[in-house]
Amino acid sequence: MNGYYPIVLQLRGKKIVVIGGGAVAERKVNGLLEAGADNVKVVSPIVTERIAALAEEGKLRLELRSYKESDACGARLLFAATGNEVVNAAVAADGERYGAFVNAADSYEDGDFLVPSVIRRGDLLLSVTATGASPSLAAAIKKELEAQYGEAYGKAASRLRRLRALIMKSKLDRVDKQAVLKLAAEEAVEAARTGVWTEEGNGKEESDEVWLNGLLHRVGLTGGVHNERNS
Ligand SMILES: C[C@@]1(CC(=O)O)c2cc3[nH]c(cc4nc(cc5[nH]c(cc(n2)[C@H]1CCC(=O)O)[C@@](C)(CC(=O)O)[C@@H]5CCC(=O)O)C(CC(=O)O)=C4CCC(=O)O)c(CCC(=O)O)c3CC(=O)O
Ligand SMILES: NC(=O)C1=CN([C@@H]2O[C@H](COP(=O)(O)OP(=O)(O)OC[C@H]3O[C@@H](n4cnc5c(N)ncnc54)[C@H](O)[C@@H]3O)[C@@H](O)[C@H]2O)C=CC1
Repeated sequence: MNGYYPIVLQLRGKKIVVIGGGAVAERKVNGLLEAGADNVKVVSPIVTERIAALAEEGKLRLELRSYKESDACGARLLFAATGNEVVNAAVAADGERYGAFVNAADSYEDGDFLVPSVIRRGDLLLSVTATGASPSLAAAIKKELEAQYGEAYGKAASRLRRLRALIMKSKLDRVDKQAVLKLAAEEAVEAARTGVWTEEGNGKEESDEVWLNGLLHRVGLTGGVHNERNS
């Protein structure tokens, strides 16, 4: 066991500080903003054009100067991504003292967390990591997954979210809800895999209510969800 444990963090409202402004810091910043992080600060005397542009657009706060200890204070996530290993080690040590989770971009051993390769398909989030053994392996596997899991899977996730809300507020008992939800997910995966929910595969897509009624029949619950509720 190497100690790594995957979790999915909610970043909205959380203070995130990135130290360094080069290509690596930029990749971390892009990933943070894609996730919806809304309290990101970058500290670095020199930054890439993209980081400068994001600051202009108000997507992050930028301080064009060298790191100082107080930057670590209050950060929930702290990224040590400078090109200077002494500075990165100081950032990591300060972060630990202030209770931040630290990402050490120049070491697969020093930090509290590492950043995986990520694919987003709507609400579906796939991530791959080789836990520091090989970032390039993570990126290569991500490419395979990108080809396998296209946009239709994002559609599957959003349809399932709506359907699940309908099922959750129905009067079905827990066991029946689970049976319907499980079948719905299987059908959604099949639809995404065969492409019937893409633009080209049009026509097969019923309303959520019609899909739900079909599912109830297919799991052997006839009468539909409204009858259940009224019974
Ligand atoms: C431990 C970790 C810490 C962290 O940064 O979180 C870390 C550490 C280091 N990376 C290094 C090198 C490279 N990293 C990349 C790319 C990525 N690196 C990412 C994550 C991680 N990198 C974490 C482990 C994740 C895992 O293993 O699964 C990705 C997945 C996510 C992201 O950064 O957003 C992103 C791909 C995103 C994508 O394409 O999807 C490339 C390729 C490229 O740049 O194209 C290279 C060059 C080729 C190579 O080395 O393989 C070096 C040596 C630096 C030096 O030479 O000095 C270190 C330091 C060390 O290993 O000690
Ligand atoms: N984790 C990863 O995915 C990868 C990590 N690396 C590591 O990340 C480091 C950074 O790589 P790049 O972004 O390509 O380097 P870079 O040289 O393009 O950028 C370094 C940045 O650090 C900033 N900086 C330097 N001293 C600073 C200080 N005292 N305070 C704040 N900012 C400071 C500079 O202004 C610059 O913006 C490399 O040294 C390498 O070890 C490299 C490749 C991939």
